[in-house]
Amino acid sequence: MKKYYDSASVAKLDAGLISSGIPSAVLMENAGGAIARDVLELFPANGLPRRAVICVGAGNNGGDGIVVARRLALSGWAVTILLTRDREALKGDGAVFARFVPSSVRWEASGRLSDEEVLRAFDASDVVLDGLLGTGTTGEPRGEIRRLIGLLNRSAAPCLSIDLPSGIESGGPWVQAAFTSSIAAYKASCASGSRRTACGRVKLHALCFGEADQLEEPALCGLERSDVAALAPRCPNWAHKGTRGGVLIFAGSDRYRGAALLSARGALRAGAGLVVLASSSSVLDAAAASLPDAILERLDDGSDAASVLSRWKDRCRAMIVGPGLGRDGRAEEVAAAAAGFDGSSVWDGDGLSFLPRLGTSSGRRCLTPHEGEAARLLGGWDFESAPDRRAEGARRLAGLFGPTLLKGPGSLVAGEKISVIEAGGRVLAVPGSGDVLSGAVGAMLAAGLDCEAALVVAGWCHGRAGDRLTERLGADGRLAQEIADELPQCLNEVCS
Ligand SMILES: NC(=O)C1=CN([C@@H]2O[C@H](COP(=O)(O)OP(=O)(O)OC[C@H]3O[C@@H](n4cnc5c(N)ncnc54)[C@H](OP(=O)(O)O)[C@@H]3O)[C@@H](O)[C@H]2O)[C@H](O)CC1
Ligand SMILES: [K+]
Repeated sequence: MKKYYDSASVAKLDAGLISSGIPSAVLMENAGGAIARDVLELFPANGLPRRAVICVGAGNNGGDGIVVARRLALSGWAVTILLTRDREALKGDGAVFARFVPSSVRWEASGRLSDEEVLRAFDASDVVLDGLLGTGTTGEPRGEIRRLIGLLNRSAAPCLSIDLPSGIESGGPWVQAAFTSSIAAYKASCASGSRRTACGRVKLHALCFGEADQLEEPALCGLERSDVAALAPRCPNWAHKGTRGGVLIFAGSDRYRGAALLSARGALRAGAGLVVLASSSSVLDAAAASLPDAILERLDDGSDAASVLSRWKDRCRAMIVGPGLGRDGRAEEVAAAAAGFDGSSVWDGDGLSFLPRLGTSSGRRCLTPHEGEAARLLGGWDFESAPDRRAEGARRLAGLFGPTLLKGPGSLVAGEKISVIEAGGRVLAVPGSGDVLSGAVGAMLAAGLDCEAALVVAGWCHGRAGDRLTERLGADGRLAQEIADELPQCLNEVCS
């Protein structure tokens, strides 16, 4: 498990270390030293002259930057410290360390420079360090700090954020960093959603000596392969189709045919022993050609959803409701019938829109919304104004409707616990990708996992499929069916 903490717990840890007798300047020197080593490693001199601009705000995050300035200058770098206030206004440990900065370092007050002058200085650097705001951020970035965040994001020079990208703790704007040197703990603000990509490559450094064990409960846990392997289904070699379990899928409509096919393909590729696809004729005609492995049940020629359900409920432990289903009267009838299923179910896409009318969960229902769907289920929800809004939204959905996988960069699984799926990336942002995921969740439920475990294993394998495709073929232009077809190898990584 990779543990992510909120800034308040990290600030409390800092304060605790200081009150237990470790001088705050020692902590700052340790932090700045580790960050300087990151810079020297990322940009080895190799006989080249190296340049850095270090943006320094009013707090200790800027103080770390001043330590880095000294260390880089002593390693032969040409360094400019760009202050958001006058040098005389520096306070605390930052003011102390300012006295030890070699005379080769140039000091500039950003307020005296035009946007063009700041950008010229940034663009002439090998790296720009962001020491504007850290864990002491309150509210949206203001004044000079806000201006410099905008300019950092316009510059072509790579940015290394000190501790965390400035502004990320707020509703924005925030720095888009290429690298982040994180101090004491991974920050929950960088774990999920649009902020996830803001950190670039993250390196974690201890502040003094393994102080992380003094931190309280993490705000979020990042799922690693071993965590997923502990939950993944075990399928013995003597298994028959019934051992693997069956999945009944209510999905697809005349307009959205592919969603049903991709969901079924996801279920088959994730190891379901039986897949029954119940849909309209136009969907099943397409399925007949491309999905010989699935059993097809027509829903539009006198056979209603309730009778399909009663025909298959004994052989299908799991049900998928919603991908491409539509929201018309026929879809509503399907959803109402599906609500009577007493096995495990995953609700996705159009199926989600019926959940508020279907009453409370039997405890074996889970859902896989993206942010738009989640916001509608919550009667409007703002996911952006603070970094914890995604986790809070996912928790609320789990309380209202059942364990929830909230899709997006750093998908969250909320149930008894809340976890982040580390695997994946933009390769998954293609049409039908979520349909494949619903199929994989269905297969995990059919294999006998509980809802939260099914979301974790299927979500991780889906993300891992994206990673494997990216490594082999690149992150753009992949098809959802390729994600599905990659699932067996991903399951192999956690099930063997
Ligand atoms: N000793 C330690 O605690 C260590 C901390 N480390 C590093 O320090 C930061 C946390 O430092 P802190 O000083 O608590 O916070 P910041 O650096 O984030 O700065 C807070 C000041 O910035 C101003 N501020 C706050 N919010 C905004 C905003 N939205 N817009 C503009 N300015 C803002 C404010 O100053 P004022 O004078 O304007 O009130 C705050 O006081 C941590 O992230 C680490 O990098 C080290 O790791 C060592 C140990
Ligand atoms: K920062």
